[in-house]
Amino acid sequence: MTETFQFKLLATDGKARRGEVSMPRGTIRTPAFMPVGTVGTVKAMYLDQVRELGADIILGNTYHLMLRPGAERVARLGGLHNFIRWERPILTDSGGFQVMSLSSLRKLNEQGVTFKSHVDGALYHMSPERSIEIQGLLDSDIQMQLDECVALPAEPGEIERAMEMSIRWAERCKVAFGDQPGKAMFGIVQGGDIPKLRERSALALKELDLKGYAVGGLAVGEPQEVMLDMLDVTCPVLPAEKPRYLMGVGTPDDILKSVAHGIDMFDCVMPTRSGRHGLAFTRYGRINLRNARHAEDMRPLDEQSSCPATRDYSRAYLHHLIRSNESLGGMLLSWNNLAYYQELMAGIRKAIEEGRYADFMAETQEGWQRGDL
Ligand SMILES: CNc1nc2cc3c(=O)[nH]c(N)nc3c(CC[C@H]3O[C@@H](OC)[C@H](OC)[C@@H]3OC)c2[nH]1
Repeated sequence: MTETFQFKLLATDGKARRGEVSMPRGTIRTPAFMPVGTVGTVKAMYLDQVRELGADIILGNTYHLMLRPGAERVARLGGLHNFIRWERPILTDSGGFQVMSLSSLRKLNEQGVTFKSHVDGALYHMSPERSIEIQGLLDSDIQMQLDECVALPAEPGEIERAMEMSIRWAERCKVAFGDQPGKAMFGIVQGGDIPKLRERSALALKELDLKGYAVGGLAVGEPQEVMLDMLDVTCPVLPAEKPRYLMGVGTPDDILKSVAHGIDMFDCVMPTRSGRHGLAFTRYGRINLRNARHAEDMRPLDEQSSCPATRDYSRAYLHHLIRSNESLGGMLLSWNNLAYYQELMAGIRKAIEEGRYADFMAETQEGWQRGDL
């Protein structure tokens, strides 16, 4: 732990990086997977379980929390860490992405976004300054700039307009954030699937000398190879001594490959959301517990796992719980999936330290084909 925000590169293997982010609230081992805590909870999990699985940081969601219970209320209650009882770092998104995807968007212009709450229809205006203010009220440790993420496919002119405005919004967020040594504000690279726009965005944000950089505008439905191509264009432009965060990514395969392209931090609802719907991630690949073929399968998901949800419960029972729509089904599969994701990240970090990341990647992908399904 340190008084200021610091990132250290500990080892590299090709473009893969093993690092460490140190902040007053704790240290984040990278490459890191950050469980998504949307409305102040990692759904269906206790946060001490989340910690026990190896998570060094979780996400909070500005959009949801500003609507309910409200940013000023969370501040009056002592900030998000005290509210949800998680003392380690929290990263919050700026809310822009959720406004586009969840609210009935009223208008977006240079000033910011005006939208109606999907909770009660109330009207909100979110400017870059207000987004940083909200994240400050939540006492967030890593705050994201307000940006405009354009869904792909999109017209090049549209992608360029949104990317240019996001750079201007990054400048305004940097001013609004000011100087908070123990916290960080990350810029978000935009530019869609257009290499020269990606380069321009990354260069402009690098000029702002921010503490970290996210690669945004991806994992919005584009093919994996387009996402990886954009990383090839973006990562070399970003400063090597700052952390790189690929937003909304992804499947275990996405993560393996994105680490090989130079990414340090990840977030995705996949392990928790799909767990609630019966999908288990294992080292053998994915297992859909809704499928009738598991109805009398006495085996656990993986008897070699240290996670009780993975080691101690039969597939038959998990199948039964999911089919019966019992809460315990989603709880056990969320537990299994987050355990698998954190085990994958630990394996990735170790493989980079030992200079055998390419082998680790191949072995892991091969395991998914072995299909002990
Ligand atoms: C799924 N694919 C995906 N591509 C994304 C791209 C962007 C982007 O360009 N800009 C911003 N600002 N956010 C993005 C996001 C949302 C991440 C948040 O979404 C929330 O998860 C649902 C979570 O909030 C706790 C997380 O917080 C950082 C993306 N998600």
